[in-house]
Order: sequence, then structure tokens, then C-alpha cells
Amino acid sequence: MGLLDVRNLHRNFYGVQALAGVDLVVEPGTITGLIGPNGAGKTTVFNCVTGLVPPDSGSVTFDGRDITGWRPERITQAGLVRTFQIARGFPRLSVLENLMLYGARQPGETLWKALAWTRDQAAREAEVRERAVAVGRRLNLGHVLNNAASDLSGGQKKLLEIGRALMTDPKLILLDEPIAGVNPTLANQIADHLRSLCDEGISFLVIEHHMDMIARLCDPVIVMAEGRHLAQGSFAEIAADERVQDAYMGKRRWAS
Ligand SMILES: Nc1ncnc2c1ncn2[C@@H]1O[C@H](COP(=O)(O)OP(=O)(O)OP(=O)(O)O)[C@@H](O)[C@H]1O
Repeated sequence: MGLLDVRNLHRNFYGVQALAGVDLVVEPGTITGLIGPNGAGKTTVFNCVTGLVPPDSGSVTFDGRDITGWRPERITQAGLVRTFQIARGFPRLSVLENLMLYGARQPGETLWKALAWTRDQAAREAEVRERAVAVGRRLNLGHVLNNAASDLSGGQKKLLEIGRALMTDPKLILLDEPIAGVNPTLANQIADHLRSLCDEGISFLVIEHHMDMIARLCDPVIVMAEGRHLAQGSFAEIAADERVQDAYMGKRRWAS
């Protein structure tokens, strides 16, 4: 059994079958790619796995536990967290505050409780701040920690998304288009960060339309089409697979 094990996942939206029985496995220690033409169901897999959208049927097992139907916060606490294609968080708060908010949240705590100041929390706040500074520096955001999140460049916003995920102390991060709209230099830096985080024991499942990035970063690569798992292998293997080429024909071309 892998770190993440998705079995026979189904999800319908008003008659549109977004997921038609997806099976996929993410092995620990990998940066696994998840690709497929527009509408293949990739984001819906992320939403069902992380508890944002309940699946109609099927199961999601993470780190040996059946997490199907769990609430997102509980899934995050179990060590599985996601980023969003459009950066979330609090644009008017500083980068440091955005990071701290994620580190401050503890099991059973609401956001407002986490923010409420009590003497007992002083020590913990200092600890979370220290951790947030370390995560920020680690991601080359050290010089912008006090800037508003809204002032960051597109690539820095992507790094902040990754940083917020790291603050939850995850085992697996699901990344939704981590380099979309990012300039090539910063995209390479993001890729380097992901590789070194993976070396330190964090696994990744990555949706990305930039095939050069998938080719360099991901092994294995899982291909979805029409709500199902279509193929899996190294990038070279899936690129040579006729079923994969057919799935992309007339839909989305390989982007670079
Ligand atoms: N909340 C929703 N309501 C209605 N239909 C939805 C919803 N979410 C997804 N769908 C539909 O489910 C199908 C799969 O969408 P999904 O976004 O998962 O695909 P995707 O592979 O992530 O596509 P893309 O690469 O374009 O982001 C599409 O037909 C989409 O329109």
C-alpha cells in the first residue's frame, strides 16, 4: 500500500461524471505527477482526497488510515495538505503572519481561538513565529517576511502557498499547478525546493500543465482522462504511449 491510495473514486456533478472510478497510488518519497487534458478530473481528485468535496463512492487511504469523508482540517492534521492554483491565504496580512496562521492551528481549534491571546499561548506563539521565519527563509522569502502577501510576485505567492503547507508539518503535499504563470527562473527555483523537500521525506502529488517541468521533476507520472486513470510510468514512457497522445489530441496540447 502506498502513502496515498485512492480506490474506485466516483464523483458526479449534476450529471457530469467528473470521476468515473479513479484508482491511483502515491508512493512515499516520490514527486508523482498528475496530468491529463482539461476536464480529466485532476482537480476533483484533489478536492475529494483533501475533503473539500465528498466522493459519491470509493475510498481514500492515507498513511494506513481510511480518511474517506474526513473534514479537511482533520486530513491536514493527519499530514496531508494541498495548495491551490490561485493562491489563498490573507492578502493584507504579512507573509510571516500568513505562515504563522497555518502553524498556529491545532487540532480542534478554530481560527479565532488560535488568534486569541492567552498567557499560555505566548510561548507557543514564539515557537510558531520561529518556525514561520525558518520556513520563509528556507523558501527564499526571508527578505519579504514583513511585506503584505498581496505585494508578492506571482512566483513568490506560489512559494508562500508551499510555505503555508509546510507549516502544517505534512507527509504529503498536493500541489495544484505550482509553476503556472511563474517566470522560468523562479519556476526552476520552485522545482529545486520541491526536490530538496522530497529528499527530506516529504512526498508530492503535482498537477502541472507545463510538461517540461513534469518531465524534469516527476517520477512516476500518472495520466488521467475522462475521470479515470489512463496510464502511468516515467515521463518518457507516458509520452510514448499512444493512448496518452490520443487523450490529448484535440484537447490540450503539450505545453512547455
Ligand atoms: N463544482 C463543480 N460543479 C460542476 N462541475 C464540476 C465541478 N467541479 C468539476 N466539475 C466538472 O468535472 C469535470 C472535471 O473537472 P476538473 O476540474 O476536476 O478537471 P481537471 O482535470 O482538473 O481540468 P483542468 O486541467 O482544466 O483544471 C469537468 O467537466 C468540470 O466541469
